[in-house]
Amino acid sequence: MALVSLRNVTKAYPNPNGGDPVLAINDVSLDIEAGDVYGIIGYSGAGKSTLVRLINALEPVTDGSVVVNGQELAGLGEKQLRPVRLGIGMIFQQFNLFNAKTVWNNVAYPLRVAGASKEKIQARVDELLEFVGLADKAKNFPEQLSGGQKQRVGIARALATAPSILLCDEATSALDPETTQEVLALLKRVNSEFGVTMVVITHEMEVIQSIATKVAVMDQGRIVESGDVFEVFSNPQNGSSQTFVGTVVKGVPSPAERAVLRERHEGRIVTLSFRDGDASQASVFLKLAQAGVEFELIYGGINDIQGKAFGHLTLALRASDAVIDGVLADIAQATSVTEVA
Ligand SMILES: Nc1ncnc2c1ncn2[C@@H]1O[C@H](COP(=O)(O)OP(=O)(O)OP(=O)(O)O)[C@@H](O)[C@H]1O
Repeated sequence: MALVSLRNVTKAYPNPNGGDPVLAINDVSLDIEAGDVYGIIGYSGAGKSTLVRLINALEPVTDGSVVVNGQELAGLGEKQLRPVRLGIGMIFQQFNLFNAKTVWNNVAYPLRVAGASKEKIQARVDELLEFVGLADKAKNFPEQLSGGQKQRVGIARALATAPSILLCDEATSALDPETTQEVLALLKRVNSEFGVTMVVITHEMEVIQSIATKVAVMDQGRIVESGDVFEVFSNPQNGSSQTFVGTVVKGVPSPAERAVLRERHEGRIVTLSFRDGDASQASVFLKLAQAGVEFELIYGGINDIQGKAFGHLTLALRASDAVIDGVLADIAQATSVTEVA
């Protein structure tokens, strides 16, 4: 059974301008399995943060069902929700640390609230600060830390009560690219070493590319596409997904780029799309060479997602039309071929 399961969930807010309610979440169904790193991507206003607030029971659904750790959240009172929330950690874009508390006391805070013993708190906080690499900063205050260090404290604090789920809401959006990679590497370890299931809300496709195993693309309160990250990245079906994927994958040249390529290169211009398991690049290049086609790679690249390769390579081909037609027909048996200019 899924660790988090949403069925036909709707969340409506009163419209501040009057009129119809705002449907922040519109008929969303989603299953997050134990061990997943589930990315939720979408533009500002798509409903990502609202989805998180429904999963950690900060707000009730308007309609539908949210089941977390086998428990239906709809209809639970504050007292019954408390243990559910203890099983869910959360980290935020702005870290949300207590500035008047030391790093050590920030991490200890949830354990104190949960009524843990002094010994248990001591052992757990020390262990977590070691895990996030900040044992030497235990007595510092948040303002004495860099953004990346603050987020590592946030991660240690979120893990204090040993939650089975960690919700990450734009957790790296305030960090520079290098620090982002460090924090993402730490989150990967949280998943692999502690077995924590993660829900990663972001508008940055790079984050999904680095750590997610599955992804859902949200647009106007709906999930418009979801699945295995490799599948969605290598063959996005929805327009919104295609735009997101296009920010990290140099794929098929746009009409404007094609015009530039046309001007710069002689011959017929084709885009070959490769996905793990399709024909290898080597076999395609060999076929072109054996047919006597002169070819030049002029656009594109190969990407690696979860150890699987895919990409789009645009080539300029020079030979007689009959020769090119023959070899393209052969190549098209095993991989997708599009003549673009
Ligand atoms: N409390 C509220 N009252 C009214 N409308 C709300 C409320 N919270 C969110 N909304 C609306 O719901 C929609 C989804 O908002 P949400 O914050 O979930 O989007 P998001 O994808 O997280 O955006 P961002 O990336 O900017 O945080 C927006 O149209 C927003 O204006």
